[in-house]
Amino acid sequence: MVVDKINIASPLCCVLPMYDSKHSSYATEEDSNDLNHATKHKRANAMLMNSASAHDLRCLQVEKEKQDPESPRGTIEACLNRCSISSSEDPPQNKEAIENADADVGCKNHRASSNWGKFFKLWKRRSVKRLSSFPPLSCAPVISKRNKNADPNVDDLNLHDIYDFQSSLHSFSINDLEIATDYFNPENIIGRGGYAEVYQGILPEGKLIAVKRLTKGTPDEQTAEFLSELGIIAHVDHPNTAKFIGCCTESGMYLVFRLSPLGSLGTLLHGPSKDKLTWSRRYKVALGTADGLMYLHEGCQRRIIHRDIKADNILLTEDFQPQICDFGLAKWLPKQLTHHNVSKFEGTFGYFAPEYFMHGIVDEKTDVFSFGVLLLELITGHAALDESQQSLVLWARPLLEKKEIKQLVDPSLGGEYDRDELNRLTSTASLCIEQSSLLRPRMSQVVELLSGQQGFVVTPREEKRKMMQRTYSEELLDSIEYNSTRHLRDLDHIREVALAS
Ligand SMILES: Nc1ncnc2c1ncn2[C@@H]1O[C@H](COP(=O)(O)OP(=O)(O)OP(=O)(O)O)[C@@H](O)[C@H]1O
Repeated sequence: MVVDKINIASPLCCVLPMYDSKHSSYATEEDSNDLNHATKHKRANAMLMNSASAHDLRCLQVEKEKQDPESPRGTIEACLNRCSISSSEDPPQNKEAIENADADVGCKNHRASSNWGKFFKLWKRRSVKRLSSFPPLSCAPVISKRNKNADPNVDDLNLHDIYDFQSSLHSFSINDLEIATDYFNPENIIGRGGYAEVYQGILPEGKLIAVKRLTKGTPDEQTAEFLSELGIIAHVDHPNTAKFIGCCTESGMYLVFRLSPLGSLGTLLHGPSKDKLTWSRRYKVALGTADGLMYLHEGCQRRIIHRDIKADNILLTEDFQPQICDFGLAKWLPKQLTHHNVSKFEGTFGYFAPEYFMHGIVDEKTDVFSFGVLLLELITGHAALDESQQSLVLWARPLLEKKEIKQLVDPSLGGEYDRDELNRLTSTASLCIEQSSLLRPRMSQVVELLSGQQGFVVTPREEKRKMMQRTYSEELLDSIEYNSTRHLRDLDHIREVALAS
């Protein structure tokens, strides 16, 4: 479909220099690998001043990414190429070209690759399926009487693709989504973020969905945000990541996910249904989230840094299986890059690692810090920042150091917890929130620590240091040992920025 292609292709080339689009920071992103560490931050600032050269660099980077079939941009480009080839009349001599374009997608994640292919094909032949009926599910969203007139006999080929979420992505029409959500009835809103409203809905065959409708910003910004998240989630496939079903670009930008019936961990932990979060469920959430994050960091084709790990971005299935969602800020780091630099702070206060705030450094260890804050939330039941903007990390750290664990535990648990599991969670949390990223474990080590397989918690600091592989942020911070005064000053600074923004 020509309109779709224009919508997608143009921001790819002009509006969105990188798939990391929630940020306007791309013009200052520091991707050069051979730069001296000490000059990197200065260089980023200099690039800010010189937008022309930054733009040139980004253009070069964009071109490079387009050639790289494993990058989100490369994948989209390949699919778009394939679409333009196949949208012509597909004469026999073009068949080979189509096959080559298929191969060019080159994503080693087979499912993702075929999903993209299917997605773009479906996008071109938009489904106009109307819903036929709504099963009387107790948890079903509000459905308008307008749906009564839906024709049960109307069908088209594309409907079959909806039936199997596991193996296909679907291009929804706006009509599909309107009917599923009762015309975006406000009663069906189940979540609001900084960028989107999320509606619950139901598909004709009874599948419950969550429709993320991008609401913030200009159409170009929404397209950029949409492509950013799409470029990552379409490649992600793990039991502990949100299940992406498809999307819609008609009358706005929409991402469609399988509904997580319990909503987010944040809503549960800091809402009236907190009692549902028994200790064993909290422990399960900690383990599952660690697994999901390990997969993003170490199990994907490239390292994915989520950049916004927090309780509100952990969805829960009916059996309390956690699923990491909201990949709008996520960064897909090429292998050769030790880290990524940003100059605009995005994410959530209370979860920022010090090196991110101080130097704009993004790598796996910044996610590990946020995960440590999440563990503290699970243990204590406190929010990362309370109403008076007090930091959970600052409150909990002295108690962790003095091993006053009982004082940390959420009183609403009524003393019902497993001592060993609690010890594992607290000792892992204190490692994850180390000021120096060097002392934080990698997610694979976190998984071992949480499940009681690794014993390095008890080894001396120097030993731990040797056991962990260094990243750029580790090297930098190794030379800047934060003391508590410095840390407090940082936090004051963070607060100032937060209040000013
Ligand atoms: N699949 C889902 N099932 C159930 N609830 C969901 C689902 N996806 C999102 N939500 C709810 O909607 C909220 C907002 O979603 P999301 O974090 O994706 O939006 P956002 O605008 O990108 O948020 P942020 O401001 O954190 O960037 C979540 O915290 C959650 O409560």
